[in-house]
Amino acid sequence: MSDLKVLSVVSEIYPLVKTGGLADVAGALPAALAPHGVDMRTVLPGYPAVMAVLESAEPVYYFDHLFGGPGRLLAARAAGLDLFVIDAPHLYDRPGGPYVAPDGEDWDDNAQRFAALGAVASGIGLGLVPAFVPDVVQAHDWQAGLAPAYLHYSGSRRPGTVATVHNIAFQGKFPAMLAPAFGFPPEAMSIHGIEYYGTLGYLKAALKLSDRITTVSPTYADEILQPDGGMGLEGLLNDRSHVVHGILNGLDDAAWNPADDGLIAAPFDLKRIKARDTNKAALQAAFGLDPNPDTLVFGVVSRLSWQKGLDLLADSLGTLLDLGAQLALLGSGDPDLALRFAGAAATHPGRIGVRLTYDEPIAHLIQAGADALIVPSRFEPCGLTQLSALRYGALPVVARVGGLADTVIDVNEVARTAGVGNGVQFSPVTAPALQLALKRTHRLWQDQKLWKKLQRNAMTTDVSWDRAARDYAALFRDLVAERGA
Ligand SMILES: Nc1ncnc2c1ncn2[C@@H]1O[C@H](COP(=O)(O)OP(=O)(O)O[C@H]2O[C@H](CO)[C@@H](O)[C@H](O)[C@H]2O)[C@@H](O)[C@H]1O
Repeated sequence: MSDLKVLSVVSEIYPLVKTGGLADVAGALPAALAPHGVDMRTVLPGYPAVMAVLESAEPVYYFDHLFGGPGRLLAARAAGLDLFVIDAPHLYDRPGGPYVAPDGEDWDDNAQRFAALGAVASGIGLGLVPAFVPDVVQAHDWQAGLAPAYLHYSGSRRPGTVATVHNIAFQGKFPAMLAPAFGFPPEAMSIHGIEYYGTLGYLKAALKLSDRITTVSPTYADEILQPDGGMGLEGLLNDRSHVVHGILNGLDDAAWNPADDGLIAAPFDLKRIKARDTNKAALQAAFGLDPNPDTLVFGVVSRLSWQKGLDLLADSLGTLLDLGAQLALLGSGDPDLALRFAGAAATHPGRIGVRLTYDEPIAHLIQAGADALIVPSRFEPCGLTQLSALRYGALPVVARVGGLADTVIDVNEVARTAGVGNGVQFSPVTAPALQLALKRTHRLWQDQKLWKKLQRNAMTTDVSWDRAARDYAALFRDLVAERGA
């Protein structure tokens, strides 16, 4: 089987630069796909954090004018990843995050910054780097959305294109008047092209003009076809539903392996499950919680945003406290929500502990030490924290949406009899339903024999990339065969 060359186009990649699950997936896919005969390389912007860690970098192309200044394309390696890095200081060399300035506001040239990503990716797709001419270009989320559009309008023989949706809430809408300067022909600015409700729509462009659309769980693939889930794109997606596929994310088992995790207090596996107690004690200490081993400790690792539903948890803290449970919450984002949790921690020291920041080691400690992980998302394309929770034996308590519905088996009566439950689901996504789920989790916890069985089920759930990698490889091959035919 000859190797298939796939160019992954993405705005963040673990472990170089990460704001969320997109980076985790982009970082894990190349290694997961290699055994399936897919040679995946990734093109991304040369932010300072990326430029600083390149282990080797060779210029392979020079741009005189790349959206406002000169730039270079580097073929580079870092952290075991094969990369094409866009070294364009006028676009990317600045402090702050990939999308926002240090003041938390979006960069005002994000249209140019990510049009450049799309344009360069399209260039590679058309043969800019003779040593790597991809058969398929995979564009992740809106930031990469113009790559398939540039390829579509290139008028040249082009590789197959796949748009992968990690979160349809972020659509990348910019002023329509930019399109001509960005090199799009007049006919592109229509409902059949990149125009989206009077704007230049990056995600819309990708969904309209790619050969295939994937999203990160089968249930989310269904949800985005519906008005609530599609967030304005459901009409387009329904027209193209024959090319929409849901492929469930896996977990990077090198980054998340409880038996070999240097970030937790005591590594463990099913045979050494007692060591979890050490992690629980370390977690309680780290969050200033009372050092009581017999208390049910709930954990949260999340961005604080409307999507993640943590306001519902803030509304349910009374229930959690009435149950005698504790909460260790790690989260960053929405300042109002952060304030609410900070207030609760101040009012209930020893019972509620919060870290309102982004902290990888603490995220690992929560997964290793909490008894249960709460994920009350209003929508969740896949969700990775419940996958780590399963692997680390923290029972996931999740809203029955998207990938949460696809990965957690609710411990209902039938699941219990069949011995297959690995967590708790609730629906609808409301505070009262979450409160019932917290109570149900507490009842399960009181039966420690049952709890141990559930923990075993969780830790033996297959959360690996194997299945997904096979599915992506098959999709890429199918697409190449179709285009070659
Ligand atoms: N404060 C904090 N400190 C440290 N680490 C933190 C943290 N907050 C979050 N994280 C980490 O960030 C990642 C979050 O990934 P998720 O997939 O759960 O959500 P996200 O919404 O970012 O991703 C989007 O893309 C992914 C990938 O497809 C989909 O799974 C998901 O549903 C979709 O919303 C996890 O690795 C988690 O451990």
